[in-house]
Amino acid sequence: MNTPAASRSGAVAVVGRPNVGKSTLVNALVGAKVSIVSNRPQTTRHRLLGIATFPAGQLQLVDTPGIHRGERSQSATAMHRMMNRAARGALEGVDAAVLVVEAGRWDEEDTLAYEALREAKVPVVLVVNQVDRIREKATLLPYLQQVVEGREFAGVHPVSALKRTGLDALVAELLALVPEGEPAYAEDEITDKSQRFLAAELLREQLMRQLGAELPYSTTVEIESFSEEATKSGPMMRIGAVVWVERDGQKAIVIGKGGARLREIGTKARMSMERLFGSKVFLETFVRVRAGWSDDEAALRSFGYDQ
Ligand SMILES: Nc1nc2c(ncn2[C@@H]2O[C@H](COP(=O)(O)OP(=O)(O)OP(=O)(O)O)[C@@H](O)[C@H]2O)c(=O)[nH]1
Repeated sequence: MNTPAASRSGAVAVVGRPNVGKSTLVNALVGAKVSIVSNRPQTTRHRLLGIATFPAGQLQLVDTPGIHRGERSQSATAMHRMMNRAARGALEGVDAAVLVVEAGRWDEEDTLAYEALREAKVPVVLVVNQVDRIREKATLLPYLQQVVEGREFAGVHPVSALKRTGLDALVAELLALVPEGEPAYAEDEITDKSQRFLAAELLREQLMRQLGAELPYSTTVEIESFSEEATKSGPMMRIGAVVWVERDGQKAIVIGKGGARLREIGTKARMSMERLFGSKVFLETFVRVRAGWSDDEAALRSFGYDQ
């Protein structure tokens, strides 16, 4: 009789410069959209755990905000320091790391991310993402040879996170790098974040996608109310969300002519929520201006109103 192979379970950091496809990769491995994706760099603001359970074990994927060069830290050493800090935060307690790069491209930021990972002394698996965009597949081989030259990787995997190719071999490699053990989360859990948090993120995703450069990065989404009720056609989530902007002009942009833009944003966000939660969603979205809000708070505190 064959004894089944012992189950494996461990945490894997997903690291790389902005916009290489880290969130897309995490979502593809988890099999659901737990991390928001847009074609704007620095979409991911929060550290998020994507839980991917397979017959042979479980990977807890730490999706991190893209490591990037700060606007004010132009020097290589300052950049290096910053990347080290960012990578160290993501690497706390992980068993392995995935370094995601874009097929055909390797620049200074990738080198610094690699060095930071090496210093953290965790096994590094190189994921060469977006191979679907490479027309001449023959050019991939010299590229791969060039990037592994003089560097140490536990494995190298050309994949397309978008088209979901090359992922089975990547999963097998990662499971082999994490220790034996029982899954840390139940099989049906896909993230450590609450549904409330995910709802806010899915609305923020649509704001980023549909407003493009018009949307200030300081915009935030707050879920004011979140409840579940039974209806004749099954459970329904009732969600009240506020989009906070800084000026009246921005409020007008988000709402759009006759409210058209906000309706479109709300509809798309609601559909993503329904897909993720597997339930009907009733979403109400408000836009509010937060001008000087934090100053007011400081003023209130100075008068002792917060006690
Ligand atoms: N063609 C192609 N596009 C991809 C692939 N993976 C990701 N993308 C696209 O690349 C863009 C960035 O993807 P994200 O997953 O948000 O990238 P990220 O690295 O998490 O970005 P940050 O959150 O900014 O750090 C999106 O438009 C994705 O659809 C891929 O395998 N092929």
